[in-house]
Amino acid sequence: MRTAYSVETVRAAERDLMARLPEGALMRRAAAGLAAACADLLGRGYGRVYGSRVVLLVGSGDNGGDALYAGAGLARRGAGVTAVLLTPERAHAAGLAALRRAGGRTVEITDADADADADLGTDAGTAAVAAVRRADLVMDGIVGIGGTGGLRPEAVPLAEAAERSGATVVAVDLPSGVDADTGEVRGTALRADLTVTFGTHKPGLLVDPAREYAGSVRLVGIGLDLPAEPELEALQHADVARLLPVPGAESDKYRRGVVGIAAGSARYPGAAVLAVAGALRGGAGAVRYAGPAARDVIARFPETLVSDRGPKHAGRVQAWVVGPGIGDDAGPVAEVLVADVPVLIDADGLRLADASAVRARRAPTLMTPHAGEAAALLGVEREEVEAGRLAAARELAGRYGATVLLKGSTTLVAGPGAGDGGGNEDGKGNGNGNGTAVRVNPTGTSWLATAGSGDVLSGLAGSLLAAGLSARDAGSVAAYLHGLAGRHAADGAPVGAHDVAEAVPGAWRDVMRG
Ligand SMILES: NC(=O)C1=CN([C@@H]2O[C@H](COP(=O)(O)OP(=O)(O)OC[C@H]3O[C@@H](n4cnc5c(N)ncnc54)[C@H](O)[C@@H]3O)[C@@H](O)[C@H]2O)[C@@H](O)CC1
Ligand SMILES: Nc1ncnc2c1ncn2[C@@H]1O[C@H](COP(=O)(O)OP(=O)(O)O)[C@@H](O)[C@H]1O
Ligand SMILES: [K+]
Repeated sequence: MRTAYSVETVRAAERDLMARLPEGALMRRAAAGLAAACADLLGRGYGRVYGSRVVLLVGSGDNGGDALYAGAGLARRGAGVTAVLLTPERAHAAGLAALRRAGGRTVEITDADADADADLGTDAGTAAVAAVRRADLVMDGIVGIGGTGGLRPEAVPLAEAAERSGATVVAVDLPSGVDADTGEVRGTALRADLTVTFGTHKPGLLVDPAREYAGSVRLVGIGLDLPAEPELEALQHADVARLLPVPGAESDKYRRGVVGIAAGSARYPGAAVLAVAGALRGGAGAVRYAGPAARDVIARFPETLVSDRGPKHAGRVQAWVVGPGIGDDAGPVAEVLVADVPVLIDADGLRLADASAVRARRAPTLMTPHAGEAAALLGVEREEVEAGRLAAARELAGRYGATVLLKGSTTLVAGPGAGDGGGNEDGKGNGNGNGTAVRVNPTGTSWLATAGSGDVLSGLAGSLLAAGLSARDAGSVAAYLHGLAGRHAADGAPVGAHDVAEAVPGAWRDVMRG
């Protein structure tokens, strides 16, 4: 499991550790890891550290201190190091002294440079931008977990020059300008090829849009003692393998779970077929389809138990999926919401579900909106959900007392207690899941942005619910398999949703093999 902790938690853990260590030891530990990562990159890209050109962008806090110490380390190994001090009077004094002792140079950006014009077109500004353009490696120590808002205007031309130069850009702890706790990018932020982060991942490194700015992320341990419950967690193969339902000698189709699918309409029969396609690969022992597309479903999947009457006339199931392609018929949604089994609500079902009926449910509910559907439920613009995915998922989960899987470039799964900062996620004791951490899916690919792939996901997650997984586990395991299946199926070329469904067993095997 990969985990991320909030800034508040990181700060508390750092305070505890610093109290037990000599002055400055923690920063030197972080800087040593940072210098090693940079030396590694220079060795690979440029051939060696000796003679390479390194530029440090240095802000006013300890993030700049990390960069200065790491720069000193590289200078001692023969790199030509130039530190651009964005607030010279507040640059980390001991770090700066260490850099100067090691032979590093500085360029000082003064208020006059910053005020000169937007292009930093003064002597110092021009020298700084020119140094960045010539660099082999640029280290971003402008701001770390102490940052608020986007880059200040004087840092923007330097960040742009770094992005356009051939240099490898390494962010210290976080790319400057992104929000560490939320993954939001409200102004300009620096784009890194690599982020070297200290002690733990921060939520912003795992959630878009900030995640995009971080490039690949390397974690340097500094000995922090962190609490058991993180803010965010990302499943990995071994975690998923432990959660996948595997039949044993005692199993029969009913014990493995029956999943009911209430999806599709005369207008959208394909949604029913795709949801069933996902459900058949999700580990339930049988798939029951109830709705107007029964003939289409049976023609494609003869193993499905079909009925063209509503869900309430269908036989017993252990979980329902309702919504994909049902159009405007609220009947099936109301019927499944009163069932005392887990229910997954997707697509049209999200619009048609009565909020109070969802909140009144005692069995788990898993809602699976994309950003547009989430925005409609929250009464905000889609862009607002995309900019603040974590907040949107938590807000929806809280409002509906449900587990929410917010689809998109980083799919999130938030339980109903995910916003209350502690306690049991499953406030109603209804098996929505254990733990408050929001799950973030690491396997997605943008090739999944293809019509119908969400229907496959809802069938897959519903099947896992029927097999007995909690809403949080079913949602996050389904997103993981679906993302992996998307990657396998696409392999760098466009795919259709049915290809994704067909690739799920391969993804499952891949996970089981470790
Ligand atoms: N506290 C510790 O023990 C450790 C901290 N470490 C480093 O210290 C960092 C945190 O240091 P600080 O608390 O000094 O905070 P930062 O270095 O992140 O930022 C400090 C200052 O930057 C200014 N600032 C805020 N937003 C800005 C923006 N958008 N643009 C420009 N300036 C802005 C503010 O004046 C703020 O006080 C971590 O991210 C990490 O890199 C590491 O050395 C590991 C140990
Ligand atoms: N940019 C993206 N990167 C990764 N995954 C994406 C991206 N855009 C969409 N997806 C995934 O593709 C699927 C699309 O689902 P959805 O929006 O419901 O489409 P549909 O309604 O056509 O089935 C979801 O699993 C979603 O997470
Ligand atoms: K930084």
